[in-house]
Amino acid sequence: MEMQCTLVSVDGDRVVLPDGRALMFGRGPESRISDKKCSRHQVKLVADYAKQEVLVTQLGPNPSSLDGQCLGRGESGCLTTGQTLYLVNESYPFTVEFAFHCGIQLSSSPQKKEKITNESKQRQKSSKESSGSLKRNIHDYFSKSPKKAAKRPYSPEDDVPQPKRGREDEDNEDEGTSAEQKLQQLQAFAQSESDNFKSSNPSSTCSQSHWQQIGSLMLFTAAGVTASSKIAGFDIDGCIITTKSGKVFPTGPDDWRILYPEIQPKLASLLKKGYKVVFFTNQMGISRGKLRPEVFKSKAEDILQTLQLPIQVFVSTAPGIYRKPVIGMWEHLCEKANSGVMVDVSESFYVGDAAGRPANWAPGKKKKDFSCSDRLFALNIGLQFYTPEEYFLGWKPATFSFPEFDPRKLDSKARLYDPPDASLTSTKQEIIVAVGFPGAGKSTFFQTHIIPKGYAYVNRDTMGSWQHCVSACERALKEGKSVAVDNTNPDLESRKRYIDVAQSAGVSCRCFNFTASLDQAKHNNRFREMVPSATKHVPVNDMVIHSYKKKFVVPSLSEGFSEVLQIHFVPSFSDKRSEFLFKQFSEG
Ligand SMILES: Nc1ncnc2c1ncn2[C@@H]1O[C@H](COP(=O)(O)OP(=O)(O)OP(=O)(O)O)[C@@H](O)[C@H]1O
Repeated sequence: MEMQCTLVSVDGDRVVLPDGRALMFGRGPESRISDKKCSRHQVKLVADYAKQEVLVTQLGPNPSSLDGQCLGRGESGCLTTGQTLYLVNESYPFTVEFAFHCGIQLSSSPQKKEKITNESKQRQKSSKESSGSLKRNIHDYFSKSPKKAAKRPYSPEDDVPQPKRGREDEDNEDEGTSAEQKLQQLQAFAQSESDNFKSSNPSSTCSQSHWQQIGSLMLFTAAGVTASSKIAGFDIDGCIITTKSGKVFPTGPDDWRILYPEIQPKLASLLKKGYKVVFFTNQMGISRGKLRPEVFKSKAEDILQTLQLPIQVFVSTAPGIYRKPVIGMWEHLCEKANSGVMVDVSESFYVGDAAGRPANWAPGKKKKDFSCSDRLFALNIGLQFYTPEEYFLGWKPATFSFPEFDPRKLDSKARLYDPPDASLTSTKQEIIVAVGFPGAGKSTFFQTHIIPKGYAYVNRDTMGSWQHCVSACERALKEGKSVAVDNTNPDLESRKRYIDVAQSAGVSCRCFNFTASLDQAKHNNRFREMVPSATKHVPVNDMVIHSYKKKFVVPSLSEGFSEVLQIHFVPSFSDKRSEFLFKQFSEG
C-alpha cells in the first residue's frame, strides 16, 4: 500500500501529484480546461506526503483560489485532503485527496523505488507507452500536449522543436513575454526552492529530489545522490539515450530510449564503487525559447526514473560559462554541488558522443560526430575521456580530430602590427577607421593603445547609428581632436563615410585592419560571454560574424586612406582567471 496524492475534478478525473516534485498544472488535456483565461502553467503544485499538504503557487495572471482564499500571481497557499483548488476565477474545482493506494510506485525517491512490486515491474515492461517510464503519463500530462509536440522537427544539438510555436500552443497572456523573461520567472521560483532546500539539508546525501537554477544552469539532484571525490560524468543525448524513432533527431520530448542495455548495470556498478554519477547536457533550445525548461526537466526525471539510480543532472541552457566544452558546469559541481567533498580529477572520467570522430569511424557508423565538444569538455577539465562505445561496449578507441582553432596555441609574444616601423598614433589630427570581425579585439586594442593618447572614441554599439558616428566624428574634429572609429566597417561604403569626413576637414584618414580570423573572432565572442564585465556587450551570434565575412573587402590605399596597418591578435590578460578561461576550447 502506497500513499498517493490526487487532484479530483468534478467529473471524477484524477491527476496524481508525486511526493515533493513541483508540477505545473493548468489549461490542457490533463485538466480538460480549454478556457484561455487559465494559463497552461496556472499553478505550481508540490505535494508533501509526510505533511499531507499540497503547496499551491499561482503562476498565471488570473487568480486561482483555495477554498475561498484568493491567490495573486506569485502567491502561495496550502491545501489538504478534502480542500479544493479553483484553478482560475473561482471556476474549475479540483479536490485534494491523500489516500493509500495499491500498485504502481509514483515517487522519484530511489529508496522507495526499490519497493516497486514485481507486478508493477511487469506492467512497466509490457507498457506500450514509453521507454519504461512509469511516470510518463504524469510528467507529460503536466508539461505538454504530446500530439503537438510530436509534429515539431527537432534540432541537432538542442533536442528541441525548431520552428516558432504555433498560436494555439501559446498562452494568450504570454504575448510579449520573451523567452528570457519566462526563464527569469522560472529561475526565481527555482531559486526559492533551492534556498529552502539548502537551509534544511546539510548532509552529503541528498534526501529529497530537487531542481536548482543558477543563472543559465539548471541542476537536478535526485534523492539518494551522495557526494564523492570520484565523478563518473556522462553526456545524455547519444550517450545515455538515443531516439526511439530511429531518427537522428528526436521527433518530440518522448522520443527517447536508453541507448544500450549495458548502461543501467554499468552506472549501478559505478555507484556501488563509490562514484558519483553525473550527467552534463547542453540544451541551448531553452534560452532560445524553443524548449520549455519544465519539458526538459520532466524528460530528465523520466530518464532517471527509468534508470532507477540516484544521479545528478547539469543542464546548460544558454551560451556562456556553463556551455560545454566550457567547464562552468564542472566547476559548479566541484565548488557548490558536491557537499564540500573535493573532486579528484585523476580518479574521475567523462563519457560523451561528441568526440570528433570522422565519417565511417566504425563499421555501420557512417556519420561523423556532429562535434567534438564532449572530448574538449574533458580535455578542458583534464579528465580521462571515453566515447559511449568505448565505455559501455568495450570498443577500441576510434580515431578523431580536434578543431583547427586551438586557443592554447596563440603566441602572446607575436608582433602586434605590420608594418613594424609604423606608428600607432599620430601627433597630427587624423581619423583611424577600424576594420575587423565582431570580436576581433578592436575595442580592446583602441582602449589600450589609442584612446589613452587623447583620441575621441566613436562606436556604433554605444552611439546607435552610423549617422550618429559620423556626426560624433565631425564634432570631435571641430574640437581639434583625433578620432578612432571602432566599428566593423567591412565594405567600401561603410569606410567611405569617415574618409569623406576626414577629407572635408582636411585631415588624414588611416585604416587599422584587424586580422583576427573568423575562428578567433568566434572564440573571442564566446569568451566575452563567459567573463563577467562591467559593460555587458550584446551577444554576437555566428550569423553576424559570417555576414561580416561575406561583406568584407580588403581595405586599400585606393579608397583614400593614407596608410593601412595590419593589427594582429596578440593575447594579453589582466588576470590568471581570464587567461585560464581564454585558453579553453570554447566550441566543439
Ligand atoms: N588581446 C587580447 N587578449 C585577450 N583577450 C582579448 C584581446 N582582445 C580582445 N580580447 C577579448 O575578446 C573579446 C572581444 O574583444 P573586443 O570587445 O575588444 O572585440 P571587438 O572587435 O571590439 O568586438 P565588437 O566589434 O563585437 O564590439 C573580449 O572579451 C575581449 O576581452
